[in-house]
Amino acid sequence: MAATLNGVLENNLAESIIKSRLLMVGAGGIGCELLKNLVLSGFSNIEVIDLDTIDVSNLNRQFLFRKEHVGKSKAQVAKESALKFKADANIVAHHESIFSPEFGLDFFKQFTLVLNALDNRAARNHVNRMCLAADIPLVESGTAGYLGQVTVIKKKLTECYECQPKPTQKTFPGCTIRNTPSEPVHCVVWAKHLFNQLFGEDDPDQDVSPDTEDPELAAEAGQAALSTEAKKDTIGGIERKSTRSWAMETGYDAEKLFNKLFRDDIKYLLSMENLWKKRRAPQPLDFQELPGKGEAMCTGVMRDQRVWSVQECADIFAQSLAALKQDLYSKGDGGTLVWDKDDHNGMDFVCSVANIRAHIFGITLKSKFDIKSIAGNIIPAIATTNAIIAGLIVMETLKILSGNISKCKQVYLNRIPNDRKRLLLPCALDPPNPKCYVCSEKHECTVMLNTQKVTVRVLQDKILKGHLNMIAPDVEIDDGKGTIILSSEEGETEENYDKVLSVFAVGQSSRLKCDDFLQNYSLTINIVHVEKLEEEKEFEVVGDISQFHPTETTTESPVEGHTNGASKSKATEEEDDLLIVEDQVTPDLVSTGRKRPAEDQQDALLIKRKKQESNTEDNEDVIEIS
Ligand SMILES: Nc1ncnc2c1ncn2[C@@H]1O[C@H](COP(=O)(O)OP(=O)(O)OP(=O)(O)O)[C@@H](O)[C@H]1O
Ligand SMILES: [Zn+2]
Repeated sequence: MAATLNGVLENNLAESIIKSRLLMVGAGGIGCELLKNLVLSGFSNIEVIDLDTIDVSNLNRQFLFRKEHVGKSKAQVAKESALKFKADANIVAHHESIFSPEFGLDFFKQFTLVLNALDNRAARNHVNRMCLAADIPLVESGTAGYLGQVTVIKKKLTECYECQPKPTQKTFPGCTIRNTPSEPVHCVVWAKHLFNQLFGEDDPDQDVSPDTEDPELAAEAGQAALSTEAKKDTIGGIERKSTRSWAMETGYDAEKLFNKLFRDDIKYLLSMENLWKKRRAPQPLDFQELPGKGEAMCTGVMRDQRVWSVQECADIFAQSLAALKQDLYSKGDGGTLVWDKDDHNGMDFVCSVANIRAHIFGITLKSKFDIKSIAGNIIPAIATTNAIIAGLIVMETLKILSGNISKCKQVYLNRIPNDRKRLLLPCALDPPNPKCYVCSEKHECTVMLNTQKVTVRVLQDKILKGHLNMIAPDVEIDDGKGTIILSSEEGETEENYDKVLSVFAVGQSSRLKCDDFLQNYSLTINIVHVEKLEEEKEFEVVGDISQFHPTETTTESPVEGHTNGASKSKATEEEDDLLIVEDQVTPDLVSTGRKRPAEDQQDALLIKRKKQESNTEDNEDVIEIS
């Protein structure tokens, strides 16, 4: 097949294809299509990274995988299947996370370009930053149902993945979740919170008990419920303590837990009379007196497709609770479970709990299948969408390889054809956002040190303050997760002072983003880990340190030509990795946890206004699908 490309592509391009080294991150829906396209287009040197193993649910669209591959490494099987198309291709498979330290800057630098086929923001942020640091072009992509998007990212030339704040994520007020749910999704969120309260990391924002601070309780009615005694001591006669410790004391007894959550807490809610003046009041449930009592449990293939009775939900609640308790105890003291939509017990638990709560509040019950898609925010993956996007990735790749990166486009695949009967909408790539926290021009320096010996205190006092002219530095690891190891805010990171950098996984090729907001001074430190330095030095700053100093404050105006008000494609608004969060925060802040002036965020939002091209001559790669 590849041979047929001879004569189709220009000689130079054909040669570049053979010589190029590609890194493909993710071997799922888009990745499988893409790897097949790449080998069939003649690419020979490809490394594939995917942390996951093959699940049965992948088989309907990830065509490099077959039933017999279930449980095996996606990267490895993708490689083996792709080799069947082109036996002499040199494909290296890594069954690893892209966050793994072995994929540092030096690893990235060996590639001609990087192709993302990922499904989450943290990993995309990470690859974005690594490609910027290594100065390697990145083709970024994503699909959600019928929608898809491909874009090209190149340092100093285009926007990076983080130049614009991502759409805010869907939120629900805490009191709706805890007191007055009215939709299935509210019950699902509550069930996920309950899972975390019982088995996961303790998060005070995920309280599942009745919320006595509900603004609707401000009026005179319901005050009984708010009496100091009720607030302080008991809910329905049960002492108020953390759900987790109470559950542990009962040995995760299903009946006790059920009656606390679905009978006593609901009775307590009922005592907040104000809440029920204009809405249907919830009906408490007793474990021994359930509707559908005595019904056999549904098993077999239809188990997940049909709606369970309340009795079935209670039985499945008890079963999954017992299984999760075992999982938790097997982790030892202090161990926690992480909820995963693909974990059978975790999903059974959330589904049964959500439905019991839905029944109590008179909300429609849902099948496990439906709840899985609500709980995992799953928009069904569509094989053809992935195939179209994978094709577009190759087209953009070819433009980059032929030296025409300026001709690259950001292409949206929409669900409904536009006025010109087009489903694919190419847009010009925007230049970098000068205010982007990730890719804007800033100081960089290299510091050689032993990460197992140098502490955060030494970093702060001797390196940043002593050598690099900072006054009140904040330091964040540029790891895609935005781990902050040093904060200028009092009381935030003092416990880190005496820890060595390696404790925070700072190692060879780590990058530290250092900011001194007092001075409008930012600096990225590239760490080079060395066991020992000459003359027993603790660290060495490479380069001319006189250039590292605060800059004058500048007020930058939005990039011209990007404020025409045309709205962005819907594709960007419907990311596949949406999460339900409690507060309206911009994803940028979610990912970094960093405090930044609010106006920066506002400005960034204003800058981006996609201009859809109307000039047909420029749209040579538009495909019309009516
Ligand atoms: N940090 C990471 N490092 C390496 N691979 C990753 C990382 N994060 C996600 N991936 C991989 O990216 C791929 C994305 O593919 P896709 O969106 O089709 O997801 P999926 O897990 O296969 O399907 P679904 O989520 O619908 O079950 C997955 O195979 C996933 O394992
Ligand atoms: Zn950027």
